[in-house]
Amino acid sequence: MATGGYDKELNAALLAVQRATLLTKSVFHQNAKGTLSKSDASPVTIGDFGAQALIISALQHNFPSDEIVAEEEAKDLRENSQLRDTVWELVRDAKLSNATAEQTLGGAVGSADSMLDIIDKGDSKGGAKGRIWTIDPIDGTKGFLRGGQYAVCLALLVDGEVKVGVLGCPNLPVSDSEPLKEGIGTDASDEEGKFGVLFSAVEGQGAQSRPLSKEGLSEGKKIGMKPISNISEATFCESVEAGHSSQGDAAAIAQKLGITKPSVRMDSQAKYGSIARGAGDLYLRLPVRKDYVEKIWDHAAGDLIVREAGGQVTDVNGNRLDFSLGRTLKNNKGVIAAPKDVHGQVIQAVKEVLGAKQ
Ligand SMILES: Nc1ncnc2c1ncn2[C@@H]1O[C@H](COP(=O)(O)OS(=O)(=O)O)[C@@H](OP(=O)(O)O)[C@H]1O
Ligand SMILES: [Mg+2]
Ligand SMILES: [Mg+2]
Ligand SMILES: [Mg+2]
Repeated sequence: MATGGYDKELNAALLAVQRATLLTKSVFHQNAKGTLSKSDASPVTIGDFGAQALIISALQHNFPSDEIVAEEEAKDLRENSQLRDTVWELVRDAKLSNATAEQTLGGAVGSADSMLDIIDKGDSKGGAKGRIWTIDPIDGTKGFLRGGQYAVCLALLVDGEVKVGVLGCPNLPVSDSEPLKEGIGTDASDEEGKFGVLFSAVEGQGAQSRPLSKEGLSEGKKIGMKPISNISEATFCESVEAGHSSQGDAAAIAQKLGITKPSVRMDSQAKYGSIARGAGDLYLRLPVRKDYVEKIWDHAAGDLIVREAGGQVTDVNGNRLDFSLGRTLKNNKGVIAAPKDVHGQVIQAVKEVLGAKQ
């Protein structure tokens, strides 16, 4: 691993995401996933709560004075003791089999009540100053429920800039060279060595992938975006949910760029990981609802991983994502991620298509 800054942060973040990702996989194989509907009608499961508890516990052990912005809160568990106990059983039993790795994470969470307090430690307002971790315990909860792609996401912001990013993608292929295709990994197969990958990046140190493991950390390999000589040959990915990204606009942009291959639709930040490893080329997330504000935990890790793999990530106006404004990306609309040398060309097409609609 390259020396420089953030070695301890990267190691703890990789192990924490690995342990949490394995917890979510065990929930997937249970019939009862404790699915609740949140106030915005989006789902949350015992897997989301459990993964958030495990990651925050590891962060508090290693970096007790850092702040945390996480997606979930413990309110629903405080109001439903049966649900709380189900999450607690999962969290209590989640362990990596490598003792040194478990020690790095500070071992097990102490009790059901301390677990609730730990989950609620993710309530920082975020901002432009200091060290702030951001967590999406399951990104793409709908994908998780249907056995498709999802990601366990963790990033460290220092003074509003992403310094470390980790994504756990249990249903993506281990191999970086497997081309992106519709339905990849959707059988949620447990076949040893075939599926399950951790992506990571540290600012200035490049991006890596490594197989997800039940032990300590597997060895990482450098990843990079695929060079594209002709943009018309690009493969692009976008959200599964039509309400999250305008697929009509994406099709019009693709047509402008001469792209004929159909898009690959997948849930979660697995899209960022997939293009960073060269399995696909572009990620287009085009705003559908004018009032929707993106959340920092949905993009921080993926933004750094793609940029460290040789890509550029901006909003639809070509502005870098601004993580310094609190829990949301209130100054940005949509996301366009592409290899650096074609990003300008993609933005040009985006502006022409979206501009024509105003
Ligand atoms: N209206 C709207 N527009 C844009 N984004 C929204 C919207 N509503 C929700 N969300 C967030 O989308 C997160 C999942 O993004 P995906 O790209 O994976 O979408 S999809 O799952 O493919 O549909 C999802 O993250 P999770 O809640 O972690 O699953 C949401 O935070
Ligand atoms: Mg959610
Ligand atoms: Mg999310
Ligand atoms: Mg989530």
